[in-house]
Formats: sequence, structure tokens, C-alpha cells
Amino acid sequence: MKLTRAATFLLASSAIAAVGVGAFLFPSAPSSSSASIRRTTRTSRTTASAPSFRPLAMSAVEEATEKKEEKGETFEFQADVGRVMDIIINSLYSNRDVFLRELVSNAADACDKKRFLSISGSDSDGSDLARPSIKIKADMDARTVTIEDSGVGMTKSELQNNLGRIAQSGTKKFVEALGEGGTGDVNLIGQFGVGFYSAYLVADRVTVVTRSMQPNSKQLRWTSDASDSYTITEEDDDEDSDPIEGSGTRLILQLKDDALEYLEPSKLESLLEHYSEFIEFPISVWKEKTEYVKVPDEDAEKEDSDEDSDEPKEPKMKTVPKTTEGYEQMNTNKPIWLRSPSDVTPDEYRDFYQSAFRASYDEPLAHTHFSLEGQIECKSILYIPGMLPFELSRDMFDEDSRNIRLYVKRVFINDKFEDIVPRWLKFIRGVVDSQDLPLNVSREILQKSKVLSIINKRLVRKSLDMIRDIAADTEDESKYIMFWNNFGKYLKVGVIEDAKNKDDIVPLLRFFSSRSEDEYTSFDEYVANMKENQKQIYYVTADGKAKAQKSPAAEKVRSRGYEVLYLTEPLDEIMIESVTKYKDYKLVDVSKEGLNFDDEDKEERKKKEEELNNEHRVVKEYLEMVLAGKVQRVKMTDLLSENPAALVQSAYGMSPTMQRYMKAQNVASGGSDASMMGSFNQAVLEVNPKHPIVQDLERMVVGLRGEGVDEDDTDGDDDDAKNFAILLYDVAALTSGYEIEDSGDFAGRILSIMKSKASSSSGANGGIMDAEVEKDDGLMNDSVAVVEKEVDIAVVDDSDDVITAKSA
Ligand SMILES: Nc1ncnc2c1ncn2[C@@H]1O[C@H](COP(=O)(O)OP(=O)(O)OP(=O)(O)O)[C@@H](O)[C@H]1O
Repeated sequence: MKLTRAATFLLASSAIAAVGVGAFLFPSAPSSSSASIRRTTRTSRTTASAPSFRPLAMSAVEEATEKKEEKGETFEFQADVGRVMDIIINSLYSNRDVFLRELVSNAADACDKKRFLSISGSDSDGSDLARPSIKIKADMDARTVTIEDSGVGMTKSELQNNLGRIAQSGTKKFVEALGEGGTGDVNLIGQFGVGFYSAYLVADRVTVVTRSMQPNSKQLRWTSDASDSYTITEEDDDEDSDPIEGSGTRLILQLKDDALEYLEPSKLESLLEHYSEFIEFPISVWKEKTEYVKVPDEDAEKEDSDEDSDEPKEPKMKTVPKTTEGYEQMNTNKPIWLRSPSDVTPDEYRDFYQSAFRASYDEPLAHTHFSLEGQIECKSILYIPGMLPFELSRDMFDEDSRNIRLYVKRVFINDKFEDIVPRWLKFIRGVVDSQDLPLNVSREILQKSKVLSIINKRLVRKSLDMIRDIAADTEDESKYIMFWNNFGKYLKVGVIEDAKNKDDIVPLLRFFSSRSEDEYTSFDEYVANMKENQKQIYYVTADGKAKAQKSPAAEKVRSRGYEVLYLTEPLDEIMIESVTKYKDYKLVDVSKEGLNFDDEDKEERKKKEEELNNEHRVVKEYLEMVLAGKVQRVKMTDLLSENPAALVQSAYGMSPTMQRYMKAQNVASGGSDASMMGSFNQAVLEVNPKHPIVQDLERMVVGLRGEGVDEDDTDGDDDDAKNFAILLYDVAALTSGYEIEDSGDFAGRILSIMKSKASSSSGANGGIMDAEVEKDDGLMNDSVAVVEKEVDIAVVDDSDDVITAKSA
């Protein structure tokens, strides 16, 4: 079946989507654990010993809460919340400090949302907006820590949806990663959309007082002691309820007995010191402040008045300490992207990344900090993450992935504008602060904006520079390997979708090959290792490296000393459609019919094949008869050496991987396009007449038929030959990456041949004799392996054991 270029492109998106789901495993542990170890050490350094507090029967907040709850409505938590809370409460003891980071991040998000909604909902340029803020206060007597923000607040249904259930499907991953046999590394909690529940690391009761910024919103009180339910109460606007002005959320944590250290403002300060710097809203902590003030010195004045003098005198002053209580802002630095790169340390870049992208577990691979001037003005920092962000591990183009944070004149606008970078750069994280966009920029405005298209181009260039730099780092090659393992798929999508940048992306691609089976190679390395006069780059597509290695098509090329690139993912096949050439070298798919080598004449090859076909006409015609409907035609070839036969596609044929994918699509969409399915396997069977198996078959056919083939003859001997012929096709199909249509028939054919050959005393026709069955677990990837001289036919059963029939 000819797959047109247009059809290939149509396929591309869905194939990419399919690859995204489940294609990446959960990011590997090493980088995450090392990052978290470092972080744990840093935070534990700041841990102060718990101060002593007087015993408490029932705190003021508890008492008040109890009264309020009488009026409230009680709701059950969704089951998922229960599981998450269970793990938090029962299993995660270490590094409880993270609760503050999570809750402050939520508060900052709420402030961001408020500012964005205020801007986008009016014509305001944002300058008259009150700047939202976050305040944190510990109350020694009540044993509470309160985190209050003046953000968007929540309505009743938002409270139910956001704090009563878990929106994303993160629970399962959370449970796997953190609890029930997981690492228990609580530092990862923010990844799963369950950060709020980290409050229960330190509190046995959490109260959320909130007022939404929606007009006429009532103040609401949500409270739960981590049982299986929570209560929501509507509050009156009286003194008792300590009304929230405007909108916002006040989180009151009733601390556990063993978490009283968090009542110490110095403890809170030291925790905030680390990451609050990068939160752009003022964060203040309630604390005692000692100031030195000048006051009239009464004693001195008294002494003076004793002296007799009429002259007017300056009042005498003295400096005394004065202790006051109040909020003190913790984050006073200007945003990191506005600073000069020479003033920012590597640690600051890393800390900013971890804070802004909620990636405390990750160490970025690279960053770039730059500004655009002239036509448009903008400042930006971009990062390549060290690990695949969690949400992208579920879906490579996850819509909720927050990758580029767009600011306009320092005001955060959004982190979900898709057009800032092309989707193949979805994994890049960064900040862009533009001077030229309007503050109330919307998706529609942005899409049409010339400023955006300039920014977009620039971000692509800078991202490519970063990737190139990692690739060029010969001192630490593991970095690019890590990059490629995590993000290689995105570059392949880039090749497919970004024609303008394709030429820059292609040199960054990496493959396994027949020369470097365990290490990646690039097109440049391939070219550097070419044989003299080689003008083509050979590749084979297969479902995995092991299958590529065993592919008869690859063998044809490898055996002549050419390197073959292994393209082992469905995406590769679509991508390679866009790369017909690299530099001056044509790319050649070795599993396509009509393979030609640089060192031979096309006419000569044709002549050689014609001669072979004539010489082995009987077996060729027999195979064509028996395999009618399975193959387009049979062709004798001298290009194969180890394999008896191979299935190849015509120039526009669809590869086996693509066929499988199309079949799966057809089934998934409820399709029953039998004609389409039937036409898939119409490949060409290339047969190696020098192979003992083919010689056996030839002898059988010639022995049976003389020089002619009779279609109606169905006696026992012919059954054997037929089985043999079909088996030859099956083996070629398997080793060439196709599926066997009916594995039951396949097994039956093997057994029947084994039976017939085992019972014949000596083989006039040669063939499989003296069959012995043994277990062989060395054949991991192939269901069937055929080797020269000694013929092994192995059948894999469901338990992955391999039963081998051997013959000498
Ligand atoms: N201070 C707050 N103000 C307004 N809404 C909040 C506040 N804290 C939490 N929420 C709401 O509760 C939701 C759940 O919070 P949670 O921290 O569990 O997950 P998240 O913030 O969505 O994900 P993550 O923690 O990974 O960032 C938030 O998405 C938000 O809608």
C-alpha cells in the first residue's frame, strides 16, 4: 500500500499522540534522588530545636471551629484523597518542611490568577491594581501557623472540587512514587497536583477560610481533620469571623504535637529564605522586631534643669531598643531575569528553576539568559529540564503543562500560551518578560501578534543553541545521552513539524546503528565513518534495537561492510520521510525493494537477479503459488547471506511497524476495513537460494514435481513441502518485523515438520532431522531464529520459555 506523503503527515499527529501516552516511563530515579538528597541536607541545616510551649487543652481556633461546624455542611472526600492523605499521614515523616513551599506556591498561584483575571477582565493597564501579597503568622498560644494570601479565593464548588477531590490522574503515580513501596520522598509531592495535602504533614487539622473574587461572594470556612470528610460553613461578615478583605484565602494549620518547631518565626524565615526569593509577590512573616529609637533622655534633662541657666537648650536624647511586632517582607530582590547574567550565580539559576516550575526534585541540564533589544524588547531565561516533567510523561503535549511563563512588564500573564514556542519545544521551561505586549493580552491577540512571532523565533534559536551546546560537550557526553533519552522524541517531532528549523534539528538526532549498537551515533558520525566512495546513508526501521539487529534487510547491507542506522520507534518512520538527504548523502531504507549499492552497477544487479530467478524458477514459482495472497511476488537474491529469506516492501510500501500501528488504529476506531488490512502484507519475498533451508525446499519441490508445479496435487509429500514453504515465509515475516497472522497454524506447521522429519530415518531431501527439544533462554527477542548449518526453530510460549527444535 502506498503511503502518500500527505497521509503520512495526517498520521503523524496521531502517531505522536500515541507515542506520548506511556512512551516515557516515570522519570528515572537517579537525578531525582540526588537532587532531593542535596535539598534535604540544605533544609535540615536550618532546623531549629523545638521551643517549649505551654500545654493546651483546646485551642481558640479549635473552639471557634467547633462552633462554626455546627452550622456547616459535611462532605465525604473522594476516595483518592483518602489514599493520598493516608500516605502523607502514615508514611512520610522525613522532610516535612516541604509543606510550606507547597502552600506558599498555591498562595502565589492564587495571586497570579487574581492579577491575570483583573487585567484580562478590564481595560486596565494593570498599574492601578493592588499588588497581591502573602502573609505568614505563627500563633504560639493557639499553636497554629496561618498562611494568608489576597489571591482569587475559592467559591463553595471550587472548595469541593479543589480540596475534596484530586483533579488530575496523579494519584496513582503519587502512590507509586511515594507510598506503598515507593521512595517515600516527600520532596516530590508537588509533582502530582496534591500539594495542598502536604499541610497534613505538620497539622492534624486544617482550616481554609476563603472569599472568592467573584462578585457577592460569601466568606467560607472549609475544615477537616484528615478523616474521611470535611465541612464547609458559610460565615457571617461579623467580627468573629475575622473577615477577609476583598478576596483571598487564609489557611490555618493546627500543628501536630511533634511539629511545634514551625511556630518559631526564625524556622519559618529560614525555610522561606530559600525559595520565596523567586516568588514575585511580597511574602511577609509576622515577627518581633527590635528597633533602636531615639527618645528624650529625661534623666539628662533633669540634671540640666538643676543647673541654673536661662538659655534655651536642645532636648537631650538617648537611644533605646524598642520591640514591636509586625510583618517583615522576606523577598526583596528584583526578579532574576531582570538582573544582569553576570550578577546571577549558578545556584540562583537552579533555585529559580526549582521554585518557578515546582521542580524541587530536578537539576536543570542547561539554561540561557538573554535579552532582545531594538525592534522589540524582552528578557528571558530558558531551561532544559534534567528530567522529563511528570505531566509530559503522561502526554508528551499535555495541555496543562506549564512551560513558558509569560510576563508583560513584570506582571505574570499566563503560563499556558501555546504559541510562544512550537510544540516540539514543549519540554523547555522558561520565563519571557516582554515590554511590547499589552497587559491584557489574550490568546487571540497573541496569536496575531508580530511581537510573538519574533519572540517565538528567538526562543527557538536560543533553545537550539542550548541543545547544541550540550551535544558538543565532549567532556561530559552523558548529558546529551540523558537529554536524548528524555527529549529525543520532541526533536523528532520538530523534524516533522518545523520545516524552517528542520536542518538545524537533524544533526542533533541520535540513533543506534550496526556499528555502535550500545552507543548513539549521529548523522555526522555516520558520514565520518563511511566507506570510501559511499554515497548513501542506510537505515532500517524495526520495532526495537534487537529486531533491527536481526533484520535480514539490515544484514544485506551490513554484510557488505556498510553501517546501518536502526530506526526503532514508530515516530522515526514518519520523521525520516522528512529527511530524504543528509548533506549530499541520500537516505536509503534497506527494507525496501530494489536496494542498490554505491559500488555496483544498477543494470548489472538487475541482470544478476534475472539469472538467479531463472536458475531457481521451480522453487520461485512454487513459492508464488503456495504464498498467493500473502506476498506480491517472490524474488531470488544474492544479497542475503545468513538469512534464508526476507520480506521487503516496494518503494512506497508501508513498513511493518506502521502497518501494526494502522491496524491498531483501525481496530480502536471500530473500523473493519478488511480490504485495507488485507493489502498490508503484500510485500515481496526475497529468497536466498544459497541457504540450506532454501536448498532443502528446492530439492523437495524438484523431487515432487520435476520441472513443473501442479496446483491440484495435495498428497502428503506436497503437504510437507507446502508447510515448509509457508514456514519459510513465516520466518521471513518474523525476522523482518511482521506479525504472523495465525500463530496456531504456525505452531502446527512446525510440529508437523518436526514429526514427519523425526520419523523418517534419513532425509533424502535433507531437512530437519533428529529433532531434539531443549529450552533456550538465549533467544530473547525473536520468536523464531534460523541459523546456517544448524537449523534452530524456536517457538516462544506464553511463559517466554523457548522450545528449540535442533537439527544438524
Ligand atoms: N491558596 C489558594 N487559593 C486559591 N485556590 C487554592 C489555594 N490553594 C489551593 N487552591 C486550589 O486547590 C487546588 C489543589 O491544590 P494542590 O496544591 O493540591 O494542587 P495544585 O496546586 O493544582 O498542583 P501542584 O501542587 O502540583 O501545583 C489548586 O489547583 C487550586 O485550584
